[in-house]
Amino acid sequence: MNNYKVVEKFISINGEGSRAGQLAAFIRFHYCNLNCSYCDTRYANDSNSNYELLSAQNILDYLKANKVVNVTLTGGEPLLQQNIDYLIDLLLKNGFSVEIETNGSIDIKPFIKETRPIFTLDYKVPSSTMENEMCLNNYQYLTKNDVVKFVVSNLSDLNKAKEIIDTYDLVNRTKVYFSPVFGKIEPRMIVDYMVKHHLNGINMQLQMHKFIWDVNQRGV
Ligand SMILES: C[S@@+](CC[C@H](N)C(=O)[O-])C[C@H]1O[C@@H](n2cnc3c(N)ncnc32)[C@H](O)[C@@H]1O
Ligand SMILES: Nc1nc2[nH]cc(C(=O)O)c2c(=O)[nH]1
Ligand code: SF4
Ligand SMILES: [Mg+2]
Repeated sequence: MNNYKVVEKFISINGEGSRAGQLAAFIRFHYCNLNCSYCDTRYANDSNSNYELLSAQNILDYLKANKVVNVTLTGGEPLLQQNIDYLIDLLLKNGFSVEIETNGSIDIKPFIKETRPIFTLDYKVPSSTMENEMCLNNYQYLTKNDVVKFVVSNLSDLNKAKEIIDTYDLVNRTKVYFSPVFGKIEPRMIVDYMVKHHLNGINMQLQMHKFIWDVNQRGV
């Protein structure tokens, strides 16, 4: 089995998604196929960025040594790692609660089995400049344990998010989150939008780790 390209691994509280506030281990993988205008982890994406090569067993040992239950696989784009399915299955088999942070451009069908991780799947709105890359087939596989997340910068992004939520009936299928691109939009503007459009069942979320630590701090 191959090694995985790991840019950083750390234990913290999850600052995002349905497990926000809970202790979790983060494994951040190298490389991404997208280049979002707002990406806060460019240091993981560049072809010349530093990473270590870890086997699935190395990662498992790290998680066991740290006595965590929640594991978030992120990046970069975690689903692009060769044989990521092997690692996911190994972690699930060992009792870990696995969350995948994925960018919405990768077909998740191969990962949908009886025992599977939860997905936090972005829909990249217009200001990301990556909207054309979205794999819209993915929504059929989501359940109420998964999340579709819209990271928004402005009113046009919010309008597009609403259109996608309505078209794919996302609130009834899965959890839906709005999150501001950090520093780019007043969070209250998102709340005002939710009030104005009666957006019941949607969660507004701020990236908690950026309030606890410096916004540019890595490994937290
Ligand atoms: C860094 S990405 C890594 C996983 C995957 N590539 C993706 O985009 O979902 C993790 C999450 O951080 C979000 N994110 C990245 N930069 C951000 C920023 N400046 N403000 C708010 N959220 C951001 C992404 O939209 C994504 O939901
Ligand atoms: N504390 C903390 N929570 C997170 N949730 C998702 C993260 C990510 O970068 O994918 C992240 C992160 O980088 N730090
Ligand atoms: S998909 Fe994720 S990691 Fe890739 S550029 Fe966008 S936010 Fe960054
Ligand atoms: Mg994501």
